[in-house]
Amino acid sequence: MSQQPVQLRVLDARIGDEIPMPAYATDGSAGLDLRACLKSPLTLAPGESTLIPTGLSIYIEDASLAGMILPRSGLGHKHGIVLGNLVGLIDSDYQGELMVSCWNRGTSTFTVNVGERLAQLVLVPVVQARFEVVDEFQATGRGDGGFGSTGQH
Ligand SMILES: O=c1ccn([C@H]2C[C@H](O)[C@@H](COP(=O)(O)OP(=O)(O)OP(=O)(O)O)O2)c(=O)[nH]1
Ligand SMILES: [Mg+2]
Repeated sequence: MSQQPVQLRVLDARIGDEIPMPAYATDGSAGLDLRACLKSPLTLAPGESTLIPTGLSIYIEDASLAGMILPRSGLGHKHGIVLGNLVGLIDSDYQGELMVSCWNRGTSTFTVNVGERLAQLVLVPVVQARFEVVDEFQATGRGDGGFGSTGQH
């Protein structure tokens, strides 16, 4: 298991106490659960979305890495609680508080409790592109076919 050191700042004194620090749930976990660092429970009506603080900031620093905030499958599937931005991308130079956009796409009101695990953070490799402007590409079998073009006669 390879591990990457990442600086983390605790922005709320309850983190590490009544609200646990993010931790990998198992040896093979890809994501760390992010918790709602709320003062009190918050209700989300169907269709409503809100930005929820985590009480943490991280500084990834290494531009060959990024953080991705992804929904938790149980919350998303069973309760319709997903991300208002669908996926959150954390830049390696971002130093602000990690925020989770929480969207109730379900049909019933959902209560977000203090410390509830809302989403998960995954560290992913990134390669930045250096564009080389050309007039034409070398031909490929696919060419400009897309959007269901394969398997059509
Ligand atoms: O779910 C998210 C998504 C983003 N961010 C933070 C980290 C990220 O580095 C920064 C900017 O995100 P993004 O580039 O996706 O948003 P933008 O709308 O393009 O804002 P900006 O103009 O600040 O780049 O906001 C979060 O805390 N949570
Ligand atoms: Mg941006």
